[in-house]
Amino acid sequence: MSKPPLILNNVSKSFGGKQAVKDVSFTIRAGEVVGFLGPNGAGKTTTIRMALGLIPPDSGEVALFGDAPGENAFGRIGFLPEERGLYKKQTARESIAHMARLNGLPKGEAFTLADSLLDRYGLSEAKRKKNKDMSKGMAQKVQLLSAIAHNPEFYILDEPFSGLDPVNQQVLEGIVSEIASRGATIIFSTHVMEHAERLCDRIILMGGGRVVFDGSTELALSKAPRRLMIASEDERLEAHMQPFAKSIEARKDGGLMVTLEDEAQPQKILESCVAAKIPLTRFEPRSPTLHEAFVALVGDEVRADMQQSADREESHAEDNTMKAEH
Ligand SMILES: Nc1ncnc2c1ncn2[C@@H]1O[C@H](COP(=O)(O)OP(=O)(O)OP(=O)(O)O)[C@@H](O)[C@H]1O
Repeated sequence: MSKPPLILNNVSKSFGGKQAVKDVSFTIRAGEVVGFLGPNGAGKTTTIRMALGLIPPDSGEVALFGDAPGENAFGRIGFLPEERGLYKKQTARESIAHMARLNGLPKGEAFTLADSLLDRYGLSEAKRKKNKDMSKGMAQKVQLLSAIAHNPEFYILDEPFSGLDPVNQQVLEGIVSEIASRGATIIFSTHVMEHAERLCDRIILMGGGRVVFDGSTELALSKAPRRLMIASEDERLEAHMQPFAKSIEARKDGGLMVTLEDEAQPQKILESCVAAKIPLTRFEPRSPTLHEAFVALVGDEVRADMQQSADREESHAEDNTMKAEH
């Protein structure tokens, strides 16, 4: 059996005493489409750079197609870096052909390939346009096509959708899902949950340098708090909801947004309101979103980190007190 495209094993990295990536482990298997999510500064780009061997980890191991990252794997990988950059004076077709030639294609074939990719993705008019004269969206598409021109097996895309308007985001999503439908392996980082929801089999969520979730979208959704929007003119409603609620937020429109206790069932709440003769004007169980799931998961991680540093400071303070007493 062939080796998985990527294995990270307990990988960590610090910059000037600040730990950017803490003990990260995951395996990307062939054919998977993985969303690599997390807020700003969570450690996604640093992890991607270590995966590609662009920076070495302080500890832990990386295996790209079974080997330490190196030139052997490069023809098999299509990489879109977070920093965008095309040679300003090159045209779109020259940029794509240039990358295809670096990956071993003869000149004539590289230009034919560049033209066909630009035609296929609606960029025919950009063929002879210099990169410096292109819109941001157009340049980003050209850069993605440069990264994928050599038809690699494994795509590592760092924030492919960032900075694009919704129309161009959709075009780029189309390109990614087309690559996925060919059976390629893809990992892409993003802040935007909707892209991941539409494209991914699996989600890896980073928070504070650690993996805080790794699993299917459905599993992630099950981590989100369940909410119920409920309203009544009867003032007893809020007190009546207390036993079912983790928290209750009074809304400007007079309704209550109730975050439900884990075992609370909307059907039972409805029955209990009827039994208590509280007439309801609204009763809307809310489907959890990935965004809510991730706020909850990342929030837990941030809270755990804060607690750990508070504990460290406390034990430090205790040590100092003990030293002072002796
Ligand atoms: N070369 C570097 N020197 C110093 N600190 C760095 C360097 N690269 C990253 N960091 C720090 O490491 C942490 C993780 O950054 P990283 O770019 O990996 O996060 P990210 O999840 O990709 O964030 P974003 O979504 O904003 O790109 C941040 O605190 C960042 O400031």
